[in-house]
Amino acid sequence: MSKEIYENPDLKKERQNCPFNKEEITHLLDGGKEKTIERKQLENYILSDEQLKDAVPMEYLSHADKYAEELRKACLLMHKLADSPAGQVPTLRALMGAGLGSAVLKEGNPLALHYVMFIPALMGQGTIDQQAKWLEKAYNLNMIGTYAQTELGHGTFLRGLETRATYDPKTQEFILESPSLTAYKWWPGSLGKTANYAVVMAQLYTKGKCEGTHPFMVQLRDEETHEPLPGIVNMWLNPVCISSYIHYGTYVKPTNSKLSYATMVFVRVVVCQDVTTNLRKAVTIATRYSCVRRQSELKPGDREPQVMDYQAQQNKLLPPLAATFAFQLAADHLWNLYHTANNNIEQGDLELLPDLHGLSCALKALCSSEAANFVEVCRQSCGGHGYMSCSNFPRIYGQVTAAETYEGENTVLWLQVARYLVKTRKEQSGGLSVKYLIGEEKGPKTVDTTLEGIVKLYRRAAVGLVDVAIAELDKSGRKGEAPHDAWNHAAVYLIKAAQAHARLFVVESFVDSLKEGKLSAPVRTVLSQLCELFIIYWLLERSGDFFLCSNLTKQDLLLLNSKYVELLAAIRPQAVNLVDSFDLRDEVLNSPLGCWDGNVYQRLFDEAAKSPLNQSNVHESFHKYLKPLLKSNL
Ligand SMILES: CCCCCCCC/C=C\CCCCCCCCC/C=C/C(=O)SCCNC(=O)CCNC(=O)[C@H](O)C(C)(C)COP(=O)(O)OP(=O)(O)OC[C@H]1O[C@@H](n2cnc3c(N)ncnc32)[C@H](O)[C@@H]1OP(=O)(O)O
Ligand SMILES: Cc1cc2nc3c(=O)[nH]c(=O)nc-3n(C[C@H](O)[C@H](O)[C@H](O)COP(=O)(O)OP(=O)(O)OC[C@H]3O[C@@H](n4cnc5c(N)ncnc54)[C@H](O)[C@@H]3O)c2cc1C
Repeated sequence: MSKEIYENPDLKKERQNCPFNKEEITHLLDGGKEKTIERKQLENYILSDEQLKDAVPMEYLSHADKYAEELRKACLLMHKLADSPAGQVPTLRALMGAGLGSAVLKEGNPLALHYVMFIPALMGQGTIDQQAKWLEKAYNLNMIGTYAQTELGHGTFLRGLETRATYDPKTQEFILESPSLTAYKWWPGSLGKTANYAVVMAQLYTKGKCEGTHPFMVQLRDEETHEPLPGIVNMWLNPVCISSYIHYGTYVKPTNSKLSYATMVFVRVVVCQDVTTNLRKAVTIATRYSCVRRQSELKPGDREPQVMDYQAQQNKLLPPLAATFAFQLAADHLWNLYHTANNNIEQGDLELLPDLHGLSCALKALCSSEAANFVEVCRQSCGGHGYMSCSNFPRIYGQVTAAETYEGENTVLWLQVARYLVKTRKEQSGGLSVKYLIGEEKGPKTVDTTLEGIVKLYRRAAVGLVDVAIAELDKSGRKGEAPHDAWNHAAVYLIKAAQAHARLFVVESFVDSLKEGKLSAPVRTVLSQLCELFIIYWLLERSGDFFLCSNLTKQDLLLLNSKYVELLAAIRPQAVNLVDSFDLRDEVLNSPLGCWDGNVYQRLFDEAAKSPLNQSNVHESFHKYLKPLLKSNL
């Protein structure tokens, strides 16, 4: 007789009479039905492999054992990729997109940098000959690379990097050196124990002149023994300059000095997708748990309610639920822009590079910071059980907060966006993602609280805040301040303007996608509710920006607040159906709180039982330390 599959009765009830086709949303998020089929095949292919499962929870292993265990699985994963019926690269791309990597490699992926930065650096900056020499070797894993840019003393200010690459015309070689302690490469993933090659960013010196930072291919370790090559600690010999700026000893300037920063742009684009995948996991865990958890008393004398029935809980979880759709659609738009810009750059057309840089900085900073805040709210919404390591919130939070710093610390990226916006506004030049700065809303500044009316408010805020920042810069200039001082003293306004620009892009992506998308009526209804909820939520959170730049009144805000709480109530019944549409398997969620069947308490109990401390009633330390203390009559 088939074993009855347990399903928590509350979750079961949540899933009854779903008014929309969940698979339609799954296909939308995957990029089509075929992509969903591909993803599910990949998940089965990988998650069914017993050797990729952890014998014991990773949190109970030593640092060295964690590294060894993750490396074992990563290497096994590579064999599976190589043997994958879909082919290595498509499978790898699918793996990166589905958040599967962290489902298997929970403590970090020793080979991630090889794929996410080392290979993209070769592809984006290597010459044809260099790609012919190294790309196949890299894809075949006959070499493991990393991307070594950040130093102990510098991570943000690339022009301040100290590692030097001096070209010797006699030997036609580059001598790489770390001239000081602060020049030591620090932070690069895999550099410590895994990689045997690195793309190293160094200041290129030739004929006594510094030509700025350039990428160099450096072998770090012997390919057989894995021993560091002689002098590798602070003097690196025989690197090869990636890209082709030295012709017969003469430096040839690249068409754009920032092309060497292209790898960072690529990763910023990837990070937007990655933090969105992590946010989807957190929202799924918190939503399902909030429908299983019953606590306190809503109506005196009634049964304890599902905590999701508290408006306060809906206010915590439904905006991040809406954000997962908003960020996914924006990340898709950015990915398309990246491909267009990259194809043009390969043809020598750099026109879209500033737009791509501006937008990738804006979305990486916005999606990572918002996702980090939302993941923390999801954790808090699960009370004490959300604090447990096995909830998976600590790991998810660690992954999204890292993204606020790596690949460009967010504040620094916001200022990059502001630099681009001020320049564009002043030049009134066309610019892909600042189209609205040119086509700003004319006509009366009256507010209408329809969806279109709210988008117009976002547009006014984005344009208005750039103008406020420019007015601050001009005011400082009139006081005789030097441009760099004026810029520094306007930083608060500049960052607000950059953030308003990023929010407008996300809002317009969401609204436009619903207009263009071929959606069934029920799916369009629920996604439109999420869209309206999200853009009102952000407006209410940042109402100061809108007051500054439009005729928004207190009455308008009260009306928007009422609309917001109405939308919370309207979406509440579909919360579980919406997270079910993400189609995240339990192994990917990796959390007893978020499991599909809602059997939370038994799974929490089973997880606790795995602790080494729970393998005996009295731990040996009692006899060593506690018992003597108890006897000591202090
Ligand atoms: C088992 C195996 C399975 C494998 C599967 C893989 C598993 C992985 C799964 C999923 C994917 C995981 C998700 C992603 C993980 C990523 C891990 C990443 C790890 C982290 C790596 C790093 O952190 S690398 C180091 C990053 N460092 C930075 O970003 C440094 C930030 N600083 C800067 O960028 C610059 O210093 C800064 C731009 C801030 C200032 O530079 P500066 O030279 O001073 O420029 P400035 O004077 O301000 O402007 C001059 C001019 O240049 C333009 N510009 C600047 N930067 C760029 C650029 N990047 N592109 C284009 N243009 C640029 C700027 O706009 C100015 O233009 P003008 O205004 O003068 O016209
Ligand atoms: C998990 C993780 C993985 C990483 N992996 C890699 C890797 O694989 N390869 C690699 O090369 N690097 C890597 N890094 C390093 C990362 O790229 C840097 O930490 C990042 O670029 C920030 O630089 P920083 O550490 O120098 O911070 P700093 O820039 O020193 O930041 C300190 C403070 O100074 C502020 N600040 C700095 N400049 C300005 C400015 N111009 N205006 C206003 N405020 C400013 C910042 O906003 C911040 O508040 C990784 C980092 C992390 C956390």
